[in-house]
Amino acid sequence: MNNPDPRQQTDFHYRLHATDGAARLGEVVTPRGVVRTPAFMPVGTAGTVKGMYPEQVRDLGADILLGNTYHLMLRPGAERVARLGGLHELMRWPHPILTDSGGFQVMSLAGLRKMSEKGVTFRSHIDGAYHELTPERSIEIQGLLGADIQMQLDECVRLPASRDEINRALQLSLRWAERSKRAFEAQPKGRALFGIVQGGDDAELRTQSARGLIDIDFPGYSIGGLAVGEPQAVMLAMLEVVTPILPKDKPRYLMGVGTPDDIIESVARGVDMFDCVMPTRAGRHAQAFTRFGKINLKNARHADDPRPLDAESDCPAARDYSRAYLHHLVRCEEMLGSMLLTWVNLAYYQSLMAGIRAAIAQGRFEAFKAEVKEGWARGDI
Ligand SMILES: CNc1nc2c(CC[C@H]3O[C@@H](OC)[C@H](O)[C@@H]3O)c3nc(N)[nH]c(=O)c3cc2[nH]1
Repeated sequence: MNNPDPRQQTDFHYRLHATDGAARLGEVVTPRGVVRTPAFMPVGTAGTVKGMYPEQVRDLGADILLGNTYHLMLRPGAERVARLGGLHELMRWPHPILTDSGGFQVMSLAGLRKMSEKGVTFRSHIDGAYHELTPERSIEIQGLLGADIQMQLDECVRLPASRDEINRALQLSLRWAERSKRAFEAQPKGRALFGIVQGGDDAELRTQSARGLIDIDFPGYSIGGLAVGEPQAVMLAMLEVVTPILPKDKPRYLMGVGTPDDIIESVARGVDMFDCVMPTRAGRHAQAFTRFGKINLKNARHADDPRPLDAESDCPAARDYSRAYLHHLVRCEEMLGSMLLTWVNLAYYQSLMAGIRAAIAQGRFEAFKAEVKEGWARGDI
């Protein structure tokens, strides 16, 4: 599984099929398969989409998963994953995998961090061991994992932040983008490295970052430094600055986003790819995402409710299990509760993406957006 058939070796590229306003319908073609966009990428941080079998994730319509350099370099270790045949083989996922470069997690999870021009040294949040992450080492790790789409090492600044702080991190990230691209040249053909646009909530700095990355030239562009505490309006305003600058023939990936509303509003502003821990993490916290909005299954009002979450869903977890049973499972902290609600949530996210793609194809994206929002507003009857 780790050596795709050479005859299918197709270089990484993006195909734009249709637009509806700024919303885009397309495909990201990789040697391991096609990613239909707009796409939601379930997060498989430590080599697993928590509580789900890979086949289940695939059956829900996911074309691509996300893995994480920071977690996998600490445990089980990148060299060990490579010895075991790479991440696709290890986690039995033969389809595309995108990995993040680890910088974001170092800043949010690791202890004793020391940032320099060279990279970042830190102590593992697991066993306190010292590690170093440089652009070169991050690319080496992502290559050992065998990721089809890789991220440059960058510095993501939490908001609110001063303009000087945002600019410093942006300039460092541009220099790391150059180094990441040079290190990436050693990898097999067909894989792609994305640059990551930074610039915080400052339109001028966002423009500088996007233009700087385009000068370096990447096959795809991530929009980073968002979904870090800023209001949705600020995130959307930055998308309106950045997406018109990015090349139309390359994919745009908004990192770490988001709620169903974040996603549909970001698609409307030209974003193609999304990842977020929301559906999986919420599933482990008794929250269900449905066409009627979010439902908290811990709430006692569900204790005697024989209805399923959504009788019209294609997902057995949403269609066949009563709210009373789901409420019982979460109250007893039974693992099946987390598994069923994770399944419900990923099914809802993928059905939302499928609906978005169909609506753009039919030129009715705005109408679809209004219908979906009306369903969430109606709430759970
Ligand atoms: C949640 N908001 C958010 N997440 C973000 C991530 C991590 C996503 C990664 O972190 C993990 O989820 C927390 C997943 O594995 C995902 O791949 C980012 N990563 C990088 N390299 N640069 C960024 O500017 C960035 C911004 C984000 N904003």
